[in-house]
Amino acid sequence: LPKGGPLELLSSRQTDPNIPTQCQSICDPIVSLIDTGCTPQECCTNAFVGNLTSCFECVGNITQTTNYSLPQSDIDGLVEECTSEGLNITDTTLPGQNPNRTLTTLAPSSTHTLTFEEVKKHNKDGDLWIVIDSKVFDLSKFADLHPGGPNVLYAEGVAGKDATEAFFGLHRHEVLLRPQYARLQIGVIEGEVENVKVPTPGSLSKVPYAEPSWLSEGFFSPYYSNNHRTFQKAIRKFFEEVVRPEAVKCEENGKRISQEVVDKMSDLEIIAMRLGPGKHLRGRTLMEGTVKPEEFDYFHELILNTELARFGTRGFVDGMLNGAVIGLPPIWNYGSKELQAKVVPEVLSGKKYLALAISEAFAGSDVSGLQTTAVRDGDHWIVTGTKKWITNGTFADYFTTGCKTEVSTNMVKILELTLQQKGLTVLLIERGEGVSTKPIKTAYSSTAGTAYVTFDKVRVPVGNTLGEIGNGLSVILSNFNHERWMVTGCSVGAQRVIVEECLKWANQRIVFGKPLTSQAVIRNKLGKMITRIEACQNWLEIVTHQMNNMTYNEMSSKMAGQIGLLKQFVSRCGRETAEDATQIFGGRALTVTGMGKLVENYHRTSGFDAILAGAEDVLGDLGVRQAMKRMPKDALL
Ligand code: HEM
Repeated sequence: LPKGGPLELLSSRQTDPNIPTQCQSICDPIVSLIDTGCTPQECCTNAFVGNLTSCFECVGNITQTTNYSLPQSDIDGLVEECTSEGLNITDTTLPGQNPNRTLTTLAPSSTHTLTFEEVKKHNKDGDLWIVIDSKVFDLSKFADLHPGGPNVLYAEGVAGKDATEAFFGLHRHEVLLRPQYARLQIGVIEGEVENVKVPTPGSLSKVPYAEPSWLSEGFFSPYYSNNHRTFQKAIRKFFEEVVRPEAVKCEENGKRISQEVVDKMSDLEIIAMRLGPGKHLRGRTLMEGTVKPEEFDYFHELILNTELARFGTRGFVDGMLNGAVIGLPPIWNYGSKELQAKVVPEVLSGKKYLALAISEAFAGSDVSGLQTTAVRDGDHWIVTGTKKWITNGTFADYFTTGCKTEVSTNMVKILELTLQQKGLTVLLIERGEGVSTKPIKTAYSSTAGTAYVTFDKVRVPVGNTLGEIGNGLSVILSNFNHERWMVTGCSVGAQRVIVEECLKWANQRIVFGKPLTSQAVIRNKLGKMITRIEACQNWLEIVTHQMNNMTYNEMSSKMAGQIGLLKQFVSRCGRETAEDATQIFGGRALTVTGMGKLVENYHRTSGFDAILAGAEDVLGDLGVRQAMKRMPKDALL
């Protein structure tokens, strides 16, 4: 969109042969209108031939807002033009928001009151009204475009009637909120009010077990303070308003998170907070001052992790710069001062992206089997090898890379190395000559940026070595605790949403004339799901409490086993819940859109939690092996 918005596009139309591309950007927000019969092409043409109001007419009673950088005089003209065409368009720009003004067109007649007597007269082809949750919709033109076909709308009990129950048996409430459908509303039934309300951003669900008990009315927790509550509210609001639309879009189109959203996250220091409590937070204003850096603890971070996983967009969860969360700690724990001073601010401000590049086609959980090799050549390492499954790799600027290091015997003498010549070493590799990445198609969205990375004789300054040469294994292992704990937090957040979805669906779905919850087999599944999420949450919270009270080193030595077992338990529970949820939703859980879309996404992607950051079985085994190490010698029966 040109700087001056649609009007500038309009005035430049005669001279610019490249109109279709520009049209696309003007019409992007309304592409989804295709199914109401208004094609983006038409919108473009309308805008193109000067009939700007027609273009707005296509948008109809859009409830989303559109930003245009227009001078006030143009805004006034536009509002006047639209109003004279019978469109209710308002300038809802907040003071201080100039020059990006926000125009919102509103439903002109959604408050008209009508009676059932009036509605029932409109029950035929070409003249069709129906009522959903007290709102009257004119579907006369839409019926032929209805994705479920026109016939179902003309059926008895639907055409000219209150079709609320039928509607909610087949659609999510959000369908009615999409601008292209919301504009079909022509009024409300006299004396009735809507039952299903749009939750205000940041609000808590009232569905039992849809929130952890510390957020449920009338329940208590020893772990969370008022500050955690304020923080949770602010985070949920921000995520719902800013991140959710981006998450849904990226999960579908597979594109990486936009710089605009990254910038907004970094303004609030969300990228820095995702790396946990610590000195990297000093001097930063977290969430506009909601929490002081010295107050920020692992429970704040847990809140971030559970909240960001609530959108049913698992690929996006990893695409939301998880590479930095897992790849940056080795730099500030083991990198040189110079390296830290350069890289840490770039990554925390969201200006540069980082990926952790450990796993290979040759080695996954068996990190010691890595084949990527770094050979010492004077002040450089020459790195050659490949890495697989690298989250955020497609767009990363830096790679925190595990390498097998080879140092000649001569070099060992020169460098006075006391370590083995061969070992693992972690290097920070910058994208440049010899580094190439290609996307790997996985079961989840490519918005995660999962990549196959090739290093072809890449020259890496020795100053980019993280930790001691040959001591890479401890660099990698010390990083794992936090990463695994983070994955469990995200899994718990996502699982809880699935529990809520199932409780709602089982309650509203009518089969054989009764709600699904009247079936004992369904109640049994719900009971197990609730038990699992509560068990996961409670174990996760006590582990988080330990982390809050331990030093980093204590955590490394005492918690690795328990976090391994916790992650195994949480990811296994998640997959069982995914299975149960699929049974409860039936065929709806098999389609990417529609009623069961969150269950579909979770069922398809919950396996990632069982593999990423350490395979489930390997972690369970780690937990037992760590316990065995601590067995007292006199522990005999
Ligand atoms: C304002 C009114 C309505 C709108 C805007 C609307 C819109 C939609 C949309 C967008 C879909 C695609 C699936 C989805 O995104 O969830 C759909 C599917 C469907 N709709 Fe409607 N619909 C409306 C009313 C109704 C009513 C009253 C019925 C009554 C029986 C109905 C029956 C269906 C059926 C059977 C499907 C296919 C469901 C499936 O594939 O599982 N729709 N509708």
